[in-house]
Order: sequence, then C-alpha cells, then structure tokens
Amino acid sequence: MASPTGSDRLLIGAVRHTAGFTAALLLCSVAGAACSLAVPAFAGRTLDLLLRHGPGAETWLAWTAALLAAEILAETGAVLLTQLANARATAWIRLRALTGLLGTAPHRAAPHSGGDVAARLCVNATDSGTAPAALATLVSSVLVPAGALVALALIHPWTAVVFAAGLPLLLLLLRAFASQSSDSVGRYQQAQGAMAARLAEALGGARTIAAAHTARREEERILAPLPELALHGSRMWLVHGRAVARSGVLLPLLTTAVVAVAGAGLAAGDVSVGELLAASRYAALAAGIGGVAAPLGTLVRARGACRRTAELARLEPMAHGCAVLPADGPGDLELRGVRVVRGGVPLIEDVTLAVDGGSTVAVVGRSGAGKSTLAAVAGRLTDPDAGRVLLDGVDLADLTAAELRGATAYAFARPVFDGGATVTIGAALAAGTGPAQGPATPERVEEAARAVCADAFVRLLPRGYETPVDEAPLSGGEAQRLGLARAFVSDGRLMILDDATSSLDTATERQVERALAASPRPCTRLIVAHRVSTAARADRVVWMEAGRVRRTGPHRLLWEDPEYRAVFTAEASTPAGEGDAVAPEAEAVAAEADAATSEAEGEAATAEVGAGVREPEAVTVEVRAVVRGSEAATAECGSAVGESEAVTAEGAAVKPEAVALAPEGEAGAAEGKTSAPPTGAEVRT
Ligand SMILES: Nc1ncnc2c1ncn2[C@@H]1O[C@H](COP(=O)(O)OP(=O)(O)OP(=O)(O)O)[C@@H](O)[C@H]1O
Repeated sequence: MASPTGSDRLLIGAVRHTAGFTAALLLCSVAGAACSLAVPAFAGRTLDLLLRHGPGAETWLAWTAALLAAEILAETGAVLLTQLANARATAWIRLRALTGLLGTAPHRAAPHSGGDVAARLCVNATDSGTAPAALATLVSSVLVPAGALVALALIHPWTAVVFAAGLPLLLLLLRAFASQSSDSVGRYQQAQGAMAARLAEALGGARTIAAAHTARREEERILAPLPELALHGSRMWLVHGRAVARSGVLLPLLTTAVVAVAGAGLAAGDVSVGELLAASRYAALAAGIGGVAAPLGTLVRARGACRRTAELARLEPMAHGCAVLPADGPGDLELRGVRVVRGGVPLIEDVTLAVDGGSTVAVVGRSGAGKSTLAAVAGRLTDPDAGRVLLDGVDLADLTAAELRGATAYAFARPVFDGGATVTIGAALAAGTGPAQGPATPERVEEAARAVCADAFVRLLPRGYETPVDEAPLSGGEAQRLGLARAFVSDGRLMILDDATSSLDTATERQVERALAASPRPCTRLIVAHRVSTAARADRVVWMEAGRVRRTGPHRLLWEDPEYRAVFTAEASTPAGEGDAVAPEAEAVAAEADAATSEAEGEAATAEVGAGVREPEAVTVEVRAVVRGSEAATAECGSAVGESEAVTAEGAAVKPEAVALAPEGEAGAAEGKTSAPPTGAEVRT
C-alpha cells in the first residue's frame, strides 16, 4: 500500500486534531441519518393505522413527530459542529504551514512570495480545513442511501432490485465528477495563487510602478493568469453542471421506477398504502446518494488546497541542538572552510575566518561578492553546505534555538517590524532581546534608541513609543535606526549589521558607530558595509571577492592595494586588476562632508573621503560645513576622528596614512591641495 503523501498526512493530522468535533459531528450525522430513515417507516405505519382506524395511531403519529424534531435537531447540531471542526482544522493546518515557513532557513522560504504565502495560508488553508467535517458528512451521506436501500428491500425486494440496477450508472457519474473536478480545482487554485502573488508583489512595489508609469503593464501582468482561471473555473462548473444534469435525469427515473414497482405490489396486495408511501420516500432517500457529491467535492477541493498548504508545512526546518554557550564567553567567531551553495551555484566558498571576541570587523566587497551570505551564515540565518561556524568554540548548529537567538542580534538595510497594528514601536524594539530573555525594559529601549538617534523622532510621533508600528510613517533612514535600536537592545555576544546603516546620513552613521564603540555591553560586531569610513573604523576588514575572502587586515594596510581602493571608487564596476592603472598622482578624491556640527560638543565637520577618480579635473571637494566660532571643518579621510580634531580636506594624492584608523583625539591629517579649513561656507570645486 502506498504511504500517504505529505498533504494527506497533514489532512490526517487535522482529522486527529479535530477528533472530538469530528466524532460529535459523525454522531449527529448518524443520528440524523437514523431519524431520516425511521421517519418514512413510522409515517407509513401511522397512515396504515389511520386508514384502518386501528388503535395506537396517535402514538405512532407522536413518534413520527418526535423523530422529525430529532432529525431537525441533529441537522442543526451537525451544521454547528461542521463550522467548529472547520475552524479548528483550518487553524491547525495554518499553524503547521506557518511553523514550517518560519522554522526554515530564509533562503528556503524565499521562493514563496508574500502573495503566494498569503493565498496558501488564507484561501488554501481554509479549504484544507473543511476536510475533517466533509469526511464525517460523507459517512452520513452514504449511510442514508444505503439504509434506504435496505428499507426498500424489506418493503418489497423488487423495489430494491430496480433501484440497485440503476446504481452502477450513478456511481460512474460520481467517479467522473470526482476525478474531473479534482484536476480543474487544482489548476484553478494554482492560477488563483499566482494572481494573488503578483498582486502582492505589485503592492510592495507600488512606488516604483507609479514612478515608472507602468501601472497598465502591471495590471496586465497581474491579470495574465485570468484566462487560465476562467478556463478552469468554467471547467469546474461544467463538470458540476453535467453531474447535476445527469443525476437530475437518472434519479427521478429511479424513484419513479421504485414507486411503480411498489404500486404493482399494492395492487397485488403485497404492499400496504403506508408501505407505498414509505417506499416512495425511501426511493428519494436512496437517490440521495447523489448528495455524496457535495462532501466528495469538498474533500477533493480540500486535498488540492492541502497540497499547496503542505508545501509550506514541509519546508525543511532548521534543526537545533541542545548546547549552550560558555558563560561570559568573549564572543569569538570562527568560520572554518564555509561553503554556501544555492541552486547548484556556490555563493561563498572556502571561507575561513577568526574574529576575536569584542572586535569590530567590516565586511566589504563589490555588490554580489557574498557579504550578505557571509553575514547570514555567521548568525545562522542559513546553514553552510560545508564547513562550520563556531561562536566561543560551540558550533552554531549545536545551540538551542533560544540560545542562538539570545546570543545574536541582526540589523538589516530594510528592517521589518512584525505585529503591525497591534504592536507598538516600544514593544517591537523591546523584543530585540530575543524570545527567551523576555522583552527589554522601557529604559533599556529608550537608551538603545538614543544611541542610534531614533529617540527624538519616535518622541515626535503622536503616541511616542506607544505608537503602533503600522501608524508610524517611517523614512528608510528612520526604519534603519529602529532596526539598529532593536539590535542594540539585545545583550547578545554577536551583533551583525548587514548594510544596516546604508540609509543614514554620515553624521548619524558616525553617532551609531560611536555608540557601538562606547556600548557598555561589548560584543563582537560584523558589519557589512559599502562605506570606506566603516571599513576605516573597524578593527579589521574582510575583503570579499567573488564569494571568497580575498584578504583580511586593517583597512590602513589594505588601502595600499589599488584593487582594494577600487572597491570603494565610483568605478566600482572596474574589473579587478585595472585598479593598478590608476596612478597615485592621477587619483583624486571626492570628499564628502555631510557632517553635522554640534555647538555643544564643538564637533568638527567631517568630510569623508571615499573615492578615487582618475582625472584630476574630476576632483570634487564638497564641504558643507557650518562652522561656528573657532570650530574647524575636518575632512575625514576614512579615519575615525575624534572631537575637536584637526581639519584637513584631502586633495589629489591619498596617502595610506590618511585613511588609517586613527585613535580618538588623533588628527586624521592628510596632505592635500585644499588644506585651509573652510569656515561657515559651502565650497564646491
Ligand atoms: N538564494 C539564492 N539563490 C541563488 N543565488 C543567490 C541567492 N542568494 C544570493 N544569491 C547570489 O549570490 C551572490 C552573493 O549575494 P550576496 O547577497 O551575499 O552579495 P553581497 O555581497 O551582499 O551583495 P550586495 O552588496 O549587493 O548586497 C549574488 O550574486 C546573489 O545574486
């Protein structure tokens, strides 16, 4: 016997989970079926007694009425229990699918778009949830016709023979209905899911569509599966219609034949008037075998839908071990021969790396170099296909889920705060501690928000930290700051920031980096970044190229390599190796000075040197510094400069020293053409 498929196992699980309701429903249905079968016999007997003026007619009449009332009660109970069983089974199936989706690695869930998931979790899960009740109803809808056939045989054997002669035709009709509608239903649900997925994608990209004026094209793309939907929808109705039409002809024919045979029996004196009445009623009940089509159709639809829901439930879960981290471990991170392959293509390969606990490592490289993939394996958002990742000597795969989440904090370029209308900003940030630790205190949340410059704008919201996430209009930079605050709330030993400051202005980014450095809860930091300043401030840089670690070391040393510098230049697309052609004297520097000056702190305005361009004419020194009094504008040449630092705007040639990680208080001085600090002016050259 073939073993049940994943979707059938899910349906069996739903039946088990709703066993109480399903059993009660079965009981109600069987009781209702028994009453339905008894009523014609009691009504026939009552009629015979009334015709004969025999004694006890009233009693039989009372029994008939009682049976009718019981039948109505049982049917009402069955309707109620059907709804309860449906709701319970739907919730159970939905939860399994959701658990599968959330328990798998993000890359396994990625092929399912938001719309597709919504269709599977809402429409398909609801359809799947009707299976247990449909199964119980199916039993009773078979019981009644079968019982009616037996009753016919008892009244007059020939009535049963006549009816049974027509049964094979009826069964063929049902079989054709089940198989044909199963195919159409499956394809209909597929087309429906595809449209829902496209619609959700379009809603997600509504701004891009509006900006590109491609609404019409999007509409066509969303509605593209419509002809297929219509085709399979019409097929479903056609199959249904044909089944109804055929049974509509066949069933009255069978009933008429039964009544005719019973009438002949009456004429021959073998059948009483009451029995004739009962036979006609039993013929109608036996013909109700066609009623099997309804629960059968529901079951077919439920199985089709369950196949789609089960795909989510069956997503391979991330297995967790039962190990915990050594207490007070420093947060040493080690990657040993890590390889990640997706769709047969290696994304990162042979990555071996040791990051000292408490240090800050910047992961840099051109777009697509594998930085985010490295960040994903480092905190076990995904598992490596080869190699190991260890935190304080313990393989991440061996850690319990709670230990892993408590030890790692992530922030991304586009953070998501789930919970929508029901979760406040304060609660969303407080959840950054991880599920096992319980939410952080409001003081801790505010401290983290202050550290990443999020506190001020949150307080400007009508309800401050009590504002529901959905009601907070957030810019990209504000959302990133909240994402960072959530990561800062954690007291895990590993913090991974994957492009998490890309939308921040330079001054805010500096503030975030300062907060990281000054955090009273030191941890190991892995920062994926494109900005040269982030690399310059890190203790060490991991330079990724084509999925491999090209070099690691302090930014100051790496900067001597023109190909490394090329990673940060405007011509980031320049093939590796060409960087050698850029003569130091021809190199120019675009100094980006978006720095904010702080009157209170007497901070210097900073210009961030990030790019080398080939032509000296292309030199752009843009210093937008508002400097008051004796404050100076500092051109920050990829160095971490402290407050009240010396001011130098970089000119043509960049000396490696100029981009060195300078300790706080040291001057990040570099020689250049523009050496005089611009004061209170905006300079463009
Ligand atoms: N699930 C996946 N299946 C197939 N290819 C993938 C998958 N995820 C990422 N890639 C590919 O792997 C490469 C590395 O991706 P990754 O996101 O790690 O790069 P990155 O260096 O972080 O890039 P960026 O700086 O643009 O964010 C890219 O070419 C990307 O298209």
